[in-house]
Amino acid sequence: MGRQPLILVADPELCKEVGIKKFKDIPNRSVPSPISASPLHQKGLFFTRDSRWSTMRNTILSVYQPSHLASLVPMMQSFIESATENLDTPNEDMIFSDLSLRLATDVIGEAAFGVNFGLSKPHSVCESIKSVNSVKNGDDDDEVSDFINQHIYSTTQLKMDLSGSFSIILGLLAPILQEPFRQILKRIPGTMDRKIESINEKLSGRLDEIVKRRMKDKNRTSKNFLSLILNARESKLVSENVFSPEYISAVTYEHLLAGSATTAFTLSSIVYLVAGHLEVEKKLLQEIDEFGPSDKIPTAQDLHDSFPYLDQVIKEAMRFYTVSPLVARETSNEVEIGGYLLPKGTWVWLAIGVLAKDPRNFPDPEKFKPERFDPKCEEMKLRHPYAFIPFGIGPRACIGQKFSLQELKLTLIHLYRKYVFRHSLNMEKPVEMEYGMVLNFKHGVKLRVIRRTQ
Ligand code: HEM
Repeated sequence: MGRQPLILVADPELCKEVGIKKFKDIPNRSVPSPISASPLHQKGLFFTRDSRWSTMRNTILSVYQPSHLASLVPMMQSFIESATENLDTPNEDMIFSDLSLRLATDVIGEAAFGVNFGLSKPHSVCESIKSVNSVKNGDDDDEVSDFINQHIYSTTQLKMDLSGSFSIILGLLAPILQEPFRQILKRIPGTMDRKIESINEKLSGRLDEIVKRRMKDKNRTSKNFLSLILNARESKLVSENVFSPEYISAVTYEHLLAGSATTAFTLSSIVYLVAGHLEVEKKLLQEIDEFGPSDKIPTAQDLHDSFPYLDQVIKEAMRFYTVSPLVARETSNEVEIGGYLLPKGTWVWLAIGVLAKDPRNFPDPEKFKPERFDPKCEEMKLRHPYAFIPFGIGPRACIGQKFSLQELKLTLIHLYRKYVFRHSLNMEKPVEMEYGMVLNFKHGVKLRVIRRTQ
């Protein structure tokens, strides 16, 4: 990659070696050029390195106890209910991917900051769509949607291809020149570097304000991630240097970033795939209906135990469209992997999207078949245990896995109790994807919604 040595790993046994067995020699992520230009993104858990990372991760893990997750069910459910009221407008398409992004942003906004962004309110649907879309037009709405717009803009600019800023491209070719050039370019009006700098400055300013206000708030509860971290810091469970205000802003913002686009894409892809596979839909509806009357809200335990087919559907959709197809790591020492000696500083990327389509572990990989994840089936028994790792692997795997699965299951159960979905004739076939930092539907997911008769 430019002058940077890069190894791609697409074998489950070697992924295990990189992610688990040799973790002490490969504990950090490679930092792509777009990120090295953004301190806000660098100070989150994702890109923090070595001992600072392990201290931060341990503190964050302590606030991710199952009891805390279970206590988030009512909050998640209430956003889901308001986002999915009256979806069935006759003869009209709905852009399901917009609904998913609004919902996932609201849920993570409340869980991370304790702030209700108000995107899922049924009566403000039009405004919300406007705010989600207006990033492209640069519209200025009220304070909240302005914040969301900047967040989405900042995220979409972090592209890994060559359509980003000049300094990002330069970073790939001549890393040493990137920072001096960025310093110059960010002062020149009209450059992408200037735009990114100004958005990131505004976002950091906003976040710092929220954190400062919350630090002063003596009556803060422990219901959201930001308050939990501040409480841990004050009770001296964690050193104040590790969680200085700017690191707290970065970690909280990172939750919004990591938790919105990934969960939203996964939700859209599940509903899209089920709409195209009526035999899967039939089995899924049966399992959901058998759980009980539609006002019986599943507990975290129910979600874990009572929906085995839903589990299989979610896994198969995540295999079919792997939202985060590359996991980026970097060697800290010289290390041997699969018989090759990799020098210190080599980038090692786990191609988990390639693993997920390997016919040796997933026969007929282009077929959407949730039953291949039935624990009793032969295919599952023969499969390598690390062939399916959509949330990554080892000590650095995704910290939000249980959170997003809880949200996905609650949403799908609620949706399928009320509606079924069909592809709109306006949806392109085959579907087109684009890849920025994560996978996305290029033209959105357009569906027709049909209310179920009870
Ligand atoms: C369907 C949803 C999601 C998917 C598929 C996903 C996927 C991933 C993957 C592949 C990684 C890299 C893991 C590795 O290096 O082995 C990761 C890391 C991470 N994810 Fe997620 N993620 C999802 C949702 C979330 C949510 C909801 C949050 C926050 C609440 C979150 C927070 C993070 C963080 C903080 C890291 C960095 C962990 C570290 O470096 O220690 N993710 N995620």
